[in-house]
Amino acid sequence: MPLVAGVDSSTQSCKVVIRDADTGALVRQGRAVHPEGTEVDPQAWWEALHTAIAAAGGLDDVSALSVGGQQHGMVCLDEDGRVVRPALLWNDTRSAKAATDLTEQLGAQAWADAVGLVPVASFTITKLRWLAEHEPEHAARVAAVCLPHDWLTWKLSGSSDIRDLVTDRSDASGTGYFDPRANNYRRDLLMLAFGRDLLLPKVAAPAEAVRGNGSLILGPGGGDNAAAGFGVDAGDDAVVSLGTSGTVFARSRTAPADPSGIVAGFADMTGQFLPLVCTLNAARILDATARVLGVDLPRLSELALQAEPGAEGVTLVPYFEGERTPNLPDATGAIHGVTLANATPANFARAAVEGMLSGLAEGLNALAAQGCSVSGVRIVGGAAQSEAVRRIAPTVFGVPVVVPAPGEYVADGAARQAAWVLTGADTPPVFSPAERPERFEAPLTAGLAERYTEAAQHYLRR
Ligand SMILES: Nc1ncnc2c1ncn2[C@@H]1O[C@H](COP(=O)(O)OP(=O)(O)O)[C@@H](O)[C@H]1O
Ligand SMILES: O=C(CO)[C@@H](O)[C@H](O)COP(=O)(O)O
Repeated sequence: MPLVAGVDSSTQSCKVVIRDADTGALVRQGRAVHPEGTEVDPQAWWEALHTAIAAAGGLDDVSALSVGGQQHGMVCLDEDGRVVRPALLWNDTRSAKAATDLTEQLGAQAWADAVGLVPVASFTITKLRWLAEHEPEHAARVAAVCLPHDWLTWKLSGSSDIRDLVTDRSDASGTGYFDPRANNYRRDLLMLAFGRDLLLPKVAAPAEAVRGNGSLILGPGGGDNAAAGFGVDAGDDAVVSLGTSGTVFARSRTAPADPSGIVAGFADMTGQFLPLVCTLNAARILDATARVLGVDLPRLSELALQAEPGAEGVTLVPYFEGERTPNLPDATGAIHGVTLANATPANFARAAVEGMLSGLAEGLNALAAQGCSVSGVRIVGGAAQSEAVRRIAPTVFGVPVVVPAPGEYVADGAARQAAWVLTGADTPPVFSPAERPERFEAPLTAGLAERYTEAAQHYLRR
C-alpha cells in the first residue's frame, strides 16, 4: 500500500492529506495557519508546510507528493535563489493601475486571444509591471519569477538552483504570460510588462515526475482551483469554491477567449481547460458578518435559515476587499434596501449568504455564455461547511447543488496527481469518495438576481 501526499498551500492555511495511492483512502492529515495579509514572506508558507506535514505524521512512509497552491502570487527570486521581496498575493490590488495600463496597451481582445485572460490586479503579470514601476531596486535584482506552488515544490526538491524551478500548465495559465492553447510562455508579454526577460519555471506535463528529494517523488502540482476540480472529479457539474476567494469553474475541451475579462481561460490539471470566474469576497464575508452580529459561524447559519428567501429586501453587496469580478479594485461593501421593519439579524445574515453567492451566480451565467455545462453545481471550500450556504445556494444558482462530504479537495487533487505520477499510467487513478455527497434542490428566489444586480450597479454607474 504505497502512500501519497497532497498539499493545499492556500490563502489562509496549509493543509496536508496522506492517502493510499491505490484506493485513495484517507490515512492521516494535518494543517497549519498562514499569516494574514496580501503580502507574505514565502518563508511563512514553508514553515506552515512543515508544521502541517508534522501534524500529518510526517512523510517517512510517503512515496510521492504534489503541491496545490493559491494562484497568481508573485514570488521573485534573485540569481542565487533568494526571495527578493515578500510575495504579492492574488488578492493584493495595488497593481490595478498596471492592469488597466497593460489592457490599454494591447486591447482586451488581444489579451484574451493571446493568453485567455484580460489583465486584472490578481494576475502575476500586473504585479511584475507594478514592481518594475514602483520598486526598481527590487526589480533589478529579480532573476526568476515563480508562483507559490512552484516555489514550495522547488524547496521540497532541495534545490537552490533557479534553473530547477518547475510549474504546471494550470498555474502557468494564471500568470498572464502563458498561452494555454499553444502551451508556450509569451515572453513578449512578460517583457512588455517587466521591461526585460526573466527565468521562468519549466512547464511539466500533467503526470510528469519533477526533480524529487531522496526517495520522495514530486509531482508538478497545480493551481488550487485546478487541484480542487481534479480532487472532486465533478464530471459535467460546475464547481463553486468558497474559500477566501469565491470561484466558479468548469472543465472544458475548449479554451475561452472572453474579452470582457469575466471568464478567465485557465488550464486544468489533465491537459484540458478550466474556464473560471473569481471574486475576491467569499468566506470572509460570512466571518465579517458573524463578527458584526456578535455570533459564531454556526449561529450565523441558523439566523440565515430563519429569514425568508430574499431577506425581505435586504441586499448585501460583498465588495469588502474591493472586487475582481466585476473589476472594481477600489469598491467597498454595502447594504441596500434596509427599513425599520426588515432590519433584523436574520435578514442581515441571510443577505450576507445571498450576496456572497450572487456574484458567483453571475459567474455561472458567464460560464454558460462561454458554452460550459452548468446544469449542476458542486460546492467545496471552507464555507461549504455552512448549512445555510448549502441550503441557500440552489435558491441563488437556480440549479441543483451537490455538496461532497467536508474535505480538503485541493489537497486531495494534489494527492491524486501524486498517485498518477507514481503509477506512470496514461490516465489518472480514480479515488472514490468514502461518503455520499449531499444534494440540495430549492426554487430560485424570484427577484433576487435583479435586486442584487441593481445594488451592485451603483458602483458601475460611478
Ligand atoms: N462552518 C463554517 N461556516 C462558514 N464559513 C466557514 C465554516 N468553517 C470554515 N469557514 C470559513 O472557511 C474559510 C477558510 O476556507 P478555505 O477554503 O480553507 O480558505 P482558503 O483556501 O482561502 O485558505 C475561513 O474564512 C473560515 O471562516
Ligand atoms: O485567484 C484565484 C483564482 O484565480 C484564487 O482562487 C486563489 O487561487 C486563491 O484561492 P483560495 O485560497 O481563496 O482558495
